[in-house]
Amino acid sequence: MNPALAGASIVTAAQMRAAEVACFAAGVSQVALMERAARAVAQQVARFARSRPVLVLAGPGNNGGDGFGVAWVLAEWGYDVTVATLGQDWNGAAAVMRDRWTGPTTDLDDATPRPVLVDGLFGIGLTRPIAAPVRGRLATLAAAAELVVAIDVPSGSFADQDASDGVEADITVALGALKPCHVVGDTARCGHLILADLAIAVPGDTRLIARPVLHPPSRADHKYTRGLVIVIGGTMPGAARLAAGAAARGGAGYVVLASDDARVPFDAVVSRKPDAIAAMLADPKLGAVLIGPGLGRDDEARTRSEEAAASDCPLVIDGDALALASIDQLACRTAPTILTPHSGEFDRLFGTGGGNKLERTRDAARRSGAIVVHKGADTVIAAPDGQSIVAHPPAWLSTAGTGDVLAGIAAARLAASRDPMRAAIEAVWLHARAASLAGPAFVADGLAMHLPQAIAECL
Ligand SMILES: NC(=O)C1=CN([C@@H]2O[C@H](COP(=O)(O)OP(=O)(O)OC[C@H]3O[C@@H](n4cnc5c(N)ncnc54)[C@H](O)[C@@H]3O)[C@@H](O)[C@H]2O)[C@@H](O)CC1
Ligand SMILES: Nc1ncnc2c1ncn2[C@@H]1O[C@H](COP(=O)(O)OP(=O)(O)O)[C@@H](O)[C@H]1O
Ligand SMILES: [K+]
Repeated sequence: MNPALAGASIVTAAQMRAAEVACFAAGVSQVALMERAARAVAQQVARFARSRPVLVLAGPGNNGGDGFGVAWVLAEWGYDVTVATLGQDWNGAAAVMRDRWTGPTTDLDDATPRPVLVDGLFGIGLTRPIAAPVRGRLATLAAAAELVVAIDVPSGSFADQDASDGVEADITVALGALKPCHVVGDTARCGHLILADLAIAVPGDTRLIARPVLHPPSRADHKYTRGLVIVIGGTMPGAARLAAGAAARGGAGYVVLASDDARVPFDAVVSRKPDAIAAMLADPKLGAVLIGPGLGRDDEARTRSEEAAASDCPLVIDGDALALASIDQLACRTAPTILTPHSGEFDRLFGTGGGNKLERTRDAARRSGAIVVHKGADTVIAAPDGQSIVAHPPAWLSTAGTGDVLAGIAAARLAASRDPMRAAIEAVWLHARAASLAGPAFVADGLAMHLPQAIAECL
């Protein structure tokens, strides 16, 4: 994802339309706004087109109006431009843009490929899948072009859904704000994503992740104020060890690994027998507990998991402990809770119900009362109050054990701040940054070594 988009707002089509209406009410005309959009897209096309001939596809709605506007601006700048349409009439601002365009115009069926294709067929107003013949023409023209620039969304993508369809663009210029289809699902079809700021005020409760701000320890700090983390292990001790090491390198003041296996990742992590978990959970100095990595699902695992869930300790629940948890039990907790499911664990706990990944994760957070980190290439972090954050970690993380590392970092950050949303965001950012710093083909064991550098970048 384009790093310039850090912190950018993500809105639904309805929210975008409401924001546009408010903008009109404040005195901006629809034509002025469309011209703003068209100029912003034309600028991006000009950046990459290098004077090559351009074919603009202009659909029946305002996305098509933007298309005519882009054609008009590019022609003014000396570009060789042709427009292809579906042959409709246009209304409102789109009709104004259509009338401004006096250059060559053809039917989509008759259009011949050109090196640069600007896709203004459909935007956030797509209501049904594009008919097969139009879709076929779009795909042919896109495949024959050297550069495909989509206006707002790649035509065929439904703005409010996980991206799964639509033309494959090299560049997508999102207008005013990002939409769900830019950030969740198969987002690669957007190509390089650019946000055109149209000076429209949009809601800010859903955003792309941005680098967090962390604070160095103060003179008054000691190991317990920095955060005591207990990692409860089980049948696969290596996973808990990975998590404990990550908690230590993720900034915890003190890490205890409660496992039958006495091996620790390094000497600073303290090993304890897990027979006294109840006493450990009652320790008032405790900052956060992590349960799940390598826990197993036997009776002993169930007992440990229930003890942790029943405690009033800040808790990170990962892996096997998610399989042993229930939504009702989670909803009863009053202490901060972070859940870190991958998509399989998520579906098992919360079901595969409808909506995009943002909506499903927000719904899960609401039902469980927990912060939910729904992992994957499009990681969504959601809070019960509806706030949500999207991150796109490096795909090199798709290797065993990296989830244990993330859970360990989350526990360390939770112990430090006791604020589970903040902790989850910090953990996801630090994890992704450590992966970038680790370079290609790392193994999970080496990932946490890069956390101090990632933390240094947040100070
Ligand atoms: N509202 C505004 O003033 C602004 C809107 N902007 C542009 O406007 C777009 C949204 O415009 P619209 O709401 O007009 O929607 P679109 O232009 O995305 O498309 C809606 C039109 O396509 C038709 N349609 C929907 N699905 C179809 C299908 N499968 N096959 C054939 N026809 C189909 C609809 O009946 C409607 O006529 C945004 O994506 C953006 O590009 C920008 O110009 C900024 C300003
Ligand atoms: N293709 C991918 N792109 C980016 N991140 C990924 C991808 N696949 C997995 N990840 C990340 O790697 C981690 C894997 O966690 P998980 O599936 O729990 O694995 P494990 O249990 O083996 O540690 C998660 O943080 C997830 O977001
Ligand atoms: K489009």
